Amino acid sequence: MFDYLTYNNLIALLRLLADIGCVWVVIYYCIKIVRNNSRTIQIFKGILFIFIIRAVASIFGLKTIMMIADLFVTWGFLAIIIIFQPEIRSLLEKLGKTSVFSRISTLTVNERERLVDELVRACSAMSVSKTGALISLEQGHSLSDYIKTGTQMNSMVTSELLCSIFVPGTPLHDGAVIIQGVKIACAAAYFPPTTKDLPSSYGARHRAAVGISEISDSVTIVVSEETGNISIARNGALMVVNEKELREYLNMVTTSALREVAQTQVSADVEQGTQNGILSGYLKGKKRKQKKEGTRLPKVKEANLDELEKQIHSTHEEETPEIAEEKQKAVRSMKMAYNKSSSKSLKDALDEEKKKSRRTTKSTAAKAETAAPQDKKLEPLEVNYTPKPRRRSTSPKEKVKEGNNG
Ligand SMILES: Nc1ncnc2c1ncn2[C@@H]1O[C@H](COP(=O)(O)OP(=O)(O)OP(=O)(O)O)[C@@H](O)[C@H]1O
Repeated sequence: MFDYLTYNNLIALLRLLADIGCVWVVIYYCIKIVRNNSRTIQIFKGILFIFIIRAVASIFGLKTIMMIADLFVTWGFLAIIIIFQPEIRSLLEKLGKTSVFSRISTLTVNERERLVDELVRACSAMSVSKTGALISLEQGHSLSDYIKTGTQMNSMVTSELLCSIFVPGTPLHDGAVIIQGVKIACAAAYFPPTTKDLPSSYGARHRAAVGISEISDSVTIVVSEETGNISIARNGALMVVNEKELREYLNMVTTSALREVAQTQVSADVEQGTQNGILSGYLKGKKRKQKKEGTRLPKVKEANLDELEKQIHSTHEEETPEIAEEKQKAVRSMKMAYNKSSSKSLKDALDEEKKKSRRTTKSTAAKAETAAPQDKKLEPLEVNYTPKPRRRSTSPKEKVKEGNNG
């Protein structure tokens, strides 16, 4: 049997596997493109129909039908390239623009926090004043082509600057702001609008946001001039968020360790949006995908668990054996709780996770403090402790009696 395991055979086997892998990736992405776009689903059905007719005609020997079907199949390849031209273009653009180190991933924790804070403050203010805004955060894919379409700025992101850019009537308010790292790279940029069917309430600004999110991995925030709603566009999906959700989402996106959580959360949030009728075709696909990707949840949760575990371990610097034991207990119970929640939706799991982390961190700190006899701060509490007096009668008669006895 081992005679077959020659060097040449091994190389041939590896080549075969690489070949199969590449074909699998191509087919996977083709199916993904078809599934994510209602227009392509119709075209795909049409192609399938022609193949079925061709097969039926060949079974029954219908030569003319076969000839016509053959013509369709022969020229079909060219037709597919023409019909799918926007999808093919966006795929190639995505491939070409991917860079290994995005500017946002090189920011320090303070810079990220400041960036999120300024963005949230600006969006909330513009939401209240119903000032229309379109802000895109560059991630791995370069947005330099779109920066060229606007007015270049290279200024630090501040909420005041963002708010003043979008004041109606000012020269830069028309178009999009692009943020690279902590800098506003440009204002008044033009984004290619999506060709997707969006609800009629969404106009050009939202179309542009979805458009840029389809051809890049950027995170785009839209503030609606009409409703004051804040939405996030990512991976071709649009979701309405409130101030808190925006902050949480941006925190997740800008923290590289949690980036995967954020991406999966789009699916969870998008799934929620199904009920609101936003991009329903796309959402169905995402929902199915999320079900299939159930196996990814523990990985996502583990990413968060590590963070939370670190938080718990950092609550007390001077660590006695008792404190260490309490911390271990808290981490263990937190992990058990997460494992239990694996059957729930990701959004629920994340919510529960956050609540748990707050509780466990607090209780660890509290328990750790009581478990530390050498901690001088705790002494007065124990000395001054007196049992709670029993509830006394408050009737006037009794009070007089008590007064006489006293
Ligand atoms: N392709 C684009 N790229 C960048 N900005 C755009 C693009 N198209 C429109 N905009 C911006 O959107 C504004 C028009 O928004 P419009 O009212 O049509 O959109 P909307 O989605 O209904 O948003 P709103 O809810 O704020 O009214 C334009 O003045 C311009 O600033």
